[in-house]
Amino acid sequence: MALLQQLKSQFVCQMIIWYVFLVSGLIINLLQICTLPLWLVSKQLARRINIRLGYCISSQMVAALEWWSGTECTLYTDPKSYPLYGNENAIVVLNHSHEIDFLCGWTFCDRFGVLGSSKVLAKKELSYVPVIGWMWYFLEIVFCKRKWEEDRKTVAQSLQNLRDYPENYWFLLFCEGTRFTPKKHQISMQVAESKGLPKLKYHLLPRTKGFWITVQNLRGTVAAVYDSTLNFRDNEAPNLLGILNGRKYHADLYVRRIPLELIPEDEAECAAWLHKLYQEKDSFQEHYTQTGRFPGPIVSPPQRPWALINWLFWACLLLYPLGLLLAQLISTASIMTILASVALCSAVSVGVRWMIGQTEIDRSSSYGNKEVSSKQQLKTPDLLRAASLHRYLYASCVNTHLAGLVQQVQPCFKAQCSLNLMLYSRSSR
Ligand SMILES: CC/C=C\C/C=C\C/C=C\C/C=C\C/C=C\C/C=C\CCC(=O)SCCNC(=O)CCNC(=O)[C@H](O)C(C)(C)COP(=O)(O)OP(=O)(O)OC[C@H]1O[C@@H](n2cnc3c(N)ncnc32)[C@H](O)[C@@H]1OP(=O)(O)O
Ligand SMILES: CCCCCCCC/C=C\CCCCCCCC(=O)OC[C@@H](O)COP(=O)(O)O
Repeated sequence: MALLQQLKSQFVCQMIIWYVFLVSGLIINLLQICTLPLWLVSKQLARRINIRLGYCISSQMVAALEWWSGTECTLYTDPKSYPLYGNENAIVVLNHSHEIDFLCGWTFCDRFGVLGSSKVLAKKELSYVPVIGWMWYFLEIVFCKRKWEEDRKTVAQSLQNLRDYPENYWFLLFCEGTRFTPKKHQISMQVAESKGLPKLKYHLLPRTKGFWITVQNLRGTVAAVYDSTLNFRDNEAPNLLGILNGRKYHADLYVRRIPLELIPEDEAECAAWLHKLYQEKDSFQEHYTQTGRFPGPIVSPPQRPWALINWLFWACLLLYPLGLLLAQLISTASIMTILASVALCSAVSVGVRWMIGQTEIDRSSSYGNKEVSSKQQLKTPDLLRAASLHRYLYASCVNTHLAGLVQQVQPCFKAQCSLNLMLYSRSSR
């Protein structure tokens, strides 16, 4: 066992995994380009082909997690909801604190048969990542710049395109918008305080616009929101390099199925609903910290062999030509070919390091890192600020179960907020 573990961390094993992933990925990206003319003839057929091509790439990472590192993924959920998973379209809301959270998400997608078709609201920067980012373009992944003024149109349009998607999919939303760091947490809690919202211990304050626009544009085609909370046992801090080194982690995922009809249509009410959801998620994390488990029964889906079979197929296909190439290089070794090979390998390893960097929290973006000064808050036009204040006062009321009452007095409450705020803004200029 220890020998096998040692073998997994050997450089040559890592090289083989990377070689298979990169070369097969680029071949699949090329095949995806070849499907472009088909989009004009039969869009649905092109989509179905791309789902399968996409599976060939993403399932390799699932294979690394499940079969190489042996990571255990446990699902806590209501057994009544379980049969619906994979058999309907859903919006998945997931916390964003771990470097491999997306990969655990992919594992569950694979187990429920929606890995090739799964979607995410992803930051635009990820579309430039070779293999994965390029694959996403063909899978109609929704990209955002995290600048609402630019995103509101493009994101809505991309979501509308998914309305006639031919296979079941899960649409993943990291509503926190960025990965958890202590600094981002501190700043987002300042924002929460300024908006009169309760503080969260384990989450950043969720950004509500992406959730609202997703629910609004997918209503009628998506059946439910899967509120998902992920954690790792024994304070493990898993990362991609650990997985590639064959290190085993223990992921626990708690999923609640919430029918889409229960989510308010109005933007302010929807935002308040999401804030309340994150307060509940925070309490589940607290429960996990105290007891080492999530509430409810464990109903884990079985592991499937397809990810491993796919990897073995590509390995067989690509390792033989690599062997031939190496043999030829050694037998006809000239100084030029050796130098060229070393230069190529160095360039590839820099690229690989950059790709791994995309998953590392230490290299996380500065989004959510900047203090929001009170001056900046006052720059917002009066009416916008008034609407925003109203929204969050409303959110607090929903959280204290006063929603019904507020709804009745809403018009008068809104006007009062606007007036108060205008007076406040003018007096502070
Ligand atoms: C059964 C099993 C179930 C489940 C299995 C689990 C999962 C599997 C499912 C699917 C898998 C599929 C794919 C996964 C594969 C890979 C995924 C990998 C990665 C991609 C992830 C990302 O890229 S995350 C980053 C991009 N995504 C998002 O940002 C989404 C959330 N963001 C939003 O919704 C934003 O609103 C926005 C992006 C739409 C717009 O952002 P913008 O910043 O422009 O506007 P905001 O309105 O958000 O911000 C302004 C308001 O925010 C206030 N503010 C200011 N500072 C802060 C702060 N620090 N924190 C919080 N709020 C802040 C500010 O005051 C403004 O307030 P207003 O009152 O004006 O609203
Ligand atoms: C056989 C397996 C081979 C394994 C090789 C795998 C190589 C994969 C390399 C790169 C994968 C790129 C996919 C990256 C997905 C990263 C998800 C992520 O977490 O994005 C962060 C984003 O939410 C928020 O960003 P910030 O926190 O604001 O910054």
